[in-house]
Amino acid sequence: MNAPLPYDRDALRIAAAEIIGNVRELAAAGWTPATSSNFSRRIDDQHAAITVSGRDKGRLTEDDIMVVDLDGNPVATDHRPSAETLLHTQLYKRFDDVGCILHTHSRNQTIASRLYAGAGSLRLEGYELLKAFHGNHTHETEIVVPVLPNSQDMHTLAAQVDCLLDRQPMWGYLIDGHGLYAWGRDMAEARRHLEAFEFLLDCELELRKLQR
Ligand SMILES: CSCCC(=O)C(=O)COP(=O)(O)O
Ligand SMILES: [Zn+2]
Repeated sequence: MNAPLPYDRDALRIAAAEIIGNVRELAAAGWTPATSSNFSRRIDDQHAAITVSGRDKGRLTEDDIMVVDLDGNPVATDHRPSAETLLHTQLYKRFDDVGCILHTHSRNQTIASRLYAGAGSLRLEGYELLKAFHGNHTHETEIVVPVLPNSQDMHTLAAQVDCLLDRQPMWGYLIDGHGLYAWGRDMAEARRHLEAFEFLLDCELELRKLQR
């Protein structure tokens, strides 16, 4: 007989369905080119469902979603989790109320990360859409989006993210030449934050062009 799973199988099924449906739409928008991007959903206080590394994110099936513990170790599977798993699990470990993390590689996210890498951050202010971020109730506010140097060493990146989180509350960050991480308390909130970042980055890039 198989050993009992340390997580609830139905919780995994529900999380996988949510990831598959939402990511299909993000991929159709062109935000996950060439197998890039990764996605996860907390399933309990010790486990998250996450995309298997290297899969085509526009055609995900249940076999492309696996379980990791909050140290990023695969649980009851031979699959290899996303190469960037540590950037997901560090948030689940640190914040009990983070329930979903979405990482995409859209053109706007990638171009903005290149343009603002030198400054180390990008300031978004005066936009009505800032109210899309949890806790914001007015356009008369600002959000600073940090831009981290890219690295293939996830421990290095995770340590930099931890330093930022010690200093400021945030719902996302850019990685230079790479893409955007955004998160929320559930899928709907993470997706709202991701779409708000994408829209606001698009506005900032367009304004730069018009002001040249
Ligand atoms: C071909 S994209 C390079 C890796 C990456 O940045 C990414 O988001 C996807 O990696 P994963 O291991 O999660 O498939
Ligand atoms: Zn990536």
